[in-house]
Amino acid sequence: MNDTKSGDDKTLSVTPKKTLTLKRPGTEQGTVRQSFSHGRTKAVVVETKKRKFSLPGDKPEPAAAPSVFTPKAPVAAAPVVQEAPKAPPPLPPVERGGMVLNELSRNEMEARRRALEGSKVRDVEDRQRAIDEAKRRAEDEERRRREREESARRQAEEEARLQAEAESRRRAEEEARRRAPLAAELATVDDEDVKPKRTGAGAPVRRPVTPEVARPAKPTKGEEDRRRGKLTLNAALSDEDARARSLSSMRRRQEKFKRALHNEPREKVMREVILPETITIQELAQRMSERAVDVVKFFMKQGQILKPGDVIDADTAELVATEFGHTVRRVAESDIEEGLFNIADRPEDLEPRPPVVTIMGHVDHGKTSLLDAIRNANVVSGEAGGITQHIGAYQVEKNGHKITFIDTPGHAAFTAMRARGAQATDIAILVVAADDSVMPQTIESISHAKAAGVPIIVAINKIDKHDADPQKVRSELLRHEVFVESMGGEVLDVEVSATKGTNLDKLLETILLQAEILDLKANPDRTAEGVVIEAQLDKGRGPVATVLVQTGTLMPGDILVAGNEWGRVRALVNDRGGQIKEAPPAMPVEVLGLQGTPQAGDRFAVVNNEARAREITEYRQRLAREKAVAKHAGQRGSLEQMMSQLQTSGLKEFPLVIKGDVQGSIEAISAALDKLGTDEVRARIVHAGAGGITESDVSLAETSGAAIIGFNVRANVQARAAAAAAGIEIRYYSIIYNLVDDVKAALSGLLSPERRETFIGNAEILEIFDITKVGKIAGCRVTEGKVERGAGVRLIRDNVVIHEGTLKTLKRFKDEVAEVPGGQECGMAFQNYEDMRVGDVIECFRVEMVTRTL
Ligand SMILES: Nc1nc2c(ncn2[C@@H]2O[C@H](COP(=O)(O)OP(=O)(O)OP(=O)(O)O)[C@@H](O)[C@H]2O)c(=O)[nH]1
Repeated sequence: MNDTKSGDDKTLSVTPKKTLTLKRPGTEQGTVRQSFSHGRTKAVVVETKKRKFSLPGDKPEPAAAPSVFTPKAPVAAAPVVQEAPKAPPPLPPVERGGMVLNELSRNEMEARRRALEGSKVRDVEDRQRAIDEAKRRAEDEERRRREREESARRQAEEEARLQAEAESRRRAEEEARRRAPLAAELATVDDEDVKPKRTGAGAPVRRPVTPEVARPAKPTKGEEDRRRGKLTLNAALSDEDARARSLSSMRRRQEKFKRALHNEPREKVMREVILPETITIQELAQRMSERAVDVVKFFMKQGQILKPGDVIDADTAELVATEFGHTVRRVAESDIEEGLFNIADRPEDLEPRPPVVTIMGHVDHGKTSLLDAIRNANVVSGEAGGITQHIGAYQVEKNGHKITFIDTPGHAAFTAMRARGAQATDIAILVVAADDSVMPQTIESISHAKAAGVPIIVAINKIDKHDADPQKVRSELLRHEVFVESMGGEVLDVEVSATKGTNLDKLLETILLQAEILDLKANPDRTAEGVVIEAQLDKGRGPVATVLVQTGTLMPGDILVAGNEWGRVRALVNDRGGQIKEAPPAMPVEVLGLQGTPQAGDRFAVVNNEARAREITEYRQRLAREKAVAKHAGQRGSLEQMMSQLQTSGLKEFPLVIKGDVQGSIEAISAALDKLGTDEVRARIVHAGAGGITESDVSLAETSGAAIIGFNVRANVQARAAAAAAGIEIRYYSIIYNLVDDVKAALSGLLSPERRETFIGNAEILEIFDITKVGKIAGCRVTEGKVERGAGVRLIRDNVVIHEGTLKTLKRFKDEVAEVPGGQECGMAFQNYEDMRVGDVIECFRVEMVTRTL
């Protein structure tokens, strides 16, 4: 198919069948010849409709001048305009079906053509002008629009800049306000830390790469605005925080920032760590400038799970501190007690004082008898009262000189006092029965006296007895380095009889002689100091302590600190039960008015006022509590424990809190319980003291998992309630024997039962039968004892135990039997084991678990 288009038939066309007509405006007509097969063709009239184009602002075109140009290409239309006059299109050939001109005269045709062309040119020129005008207007409009946009953008930018400037000014002001006081402070302390870095000061100063690292993240502008607009609780608090930031916090921040800048690791500071007797892990970490978590980790490595709040003893703390590379200085926190004891006296103030004597010796050698005999024969004359009272000590008078006897026989009391740092005794009387001579406790007594540096006087007792052999005593004492005078030594000895009262005076004289040698002196004109001999809770009188004044004079009204307790002396009662106005050195006296019951062996001192008394006792009570807790926790945390943990892991303990009516009974109980202990189990006395059971005892028992034992004392209401709440058992006793028996039973319960094995018999395997579905069965003969079903069996090959287990079957012929006696044959099969061989021996045994007792 091909297209042909006539170019000159645009305005005027004459079709063969139609008359001359003007073409519809906006349409373009042409003919297209279509070719078909077999040489056929067909002319088709094609009318192209022109779209009318108008620009905004254009005047509507008059209908009479329709546009013949396509508006899309006004420029392209121009050549058409140019071409039109000089190249008039040739007349189209007359074809069948094509367009032909009407028959007009040539002149007319020419004139019409010119007229048409002239009008065409004008039309084109007008159109061109209109188009140019429209273009210009559009361009103007476009330029103005651009200008408007540009100015709007500039204005927006300017506004943004101004806003940013205002914002940064505001921030700078705020920062300056915040830093002003700090800068002032730091300027006086350490300007290096605070001053901004100056360049050109010798050392090159690196600019902070990312200053934001050290600064808290600033909120974005939007957030800031929002926050500023609305005051929330958070905002208010955070502002408060910023204001309340401490100087050291700022300094830490500064240092952290510096480190971050220089990429420096934290400098390890070696410190001298001051260690009190007990310390919490947290406190220790602080003193070492370490993190508590690191200390806890250290303990974990040692197999100890401890919390930062846990208390450890000084030994453990020292180990930790040294591990962390610090040095340690151990201090006693007893500075608070400074000046309480051992106030030096001027020599001219000292006056002779009576000796204090303790009687020691083996059981039944007559200590009590001797004390009683001396007491009854030599009461201090001229004193009030007269009814002998056992207050723990008494005084006798001989030749105008007084002698104080401590009325607690035996070395246990003596050592208990020494254990608390009190040395009450000046002279030890070693009682040795002349008929029994030196016995184990005699030797122990000698050791204790020697360790305390106390001179001994040997009282050879029971000389009235027919089998008495004083000389044997003397010579046996030689072996224990006690050289009596008659044997060439310096130790004084007296032969006495307590029951007959023989030589008691001589004994007293010897004591005085020894005292003279010792030249015992004290200053009576000062505040009293001494030691508690016995203390108890008296039903009517409250806490009562028998004290021995060692120096100074004790008077009613004095404020006394004794151990963990204090009190104002309400009354002083002597060993005859009479109230006295003063107690000079070496006088034993009962003190009434204490707030609590101190312990035997506690030292006492008179202080100036109640405040000081309270301060000291509060400190001591706290110390005692901490020690008790540390002792408990320290069972895990103490140095020795940490090292020998594995060795002692098998030991079972029965922790106890013991409260008794008097110190003596508590010590007796403690000693008895101590004796019960074995390598496997033992009673651990967490705390023992005189007095009723209180809430603090319950809490101590709770922390240490202990049971509470009350010996002749009861728990108060609060303690009972606390114990009930904590599920702690309180047991009351009035007989030591019962108490010890119960503890023994409890300890026995802690002993793991013993596995006892009994041999029953042996059987030799003669043949092995492999039975389908049943497995291997050993045909045996019982060679020794018997074999039992259900008993334990061992398979022994060449005297080596191959297998140990139980029997699956025990058959005699075809029957299952309970036992097979010696000499008979039987079939045996092991449970889950089949590797049996001819010649093996099956050993049969019974296992019993036997409960053990102490
Ligand atoms: N013949 C005689 N018997 C005495 C003498 N002294 C004590 N006894 C007797 O010895 C026994 C024990 O006397 P204690 O005074 O109880 O002895 P102890 O050393 O106090 O005994 P413990 O308190 O158990 O350590 C009593 O039966 C006394 O009567 C003495 O000088 N001569």
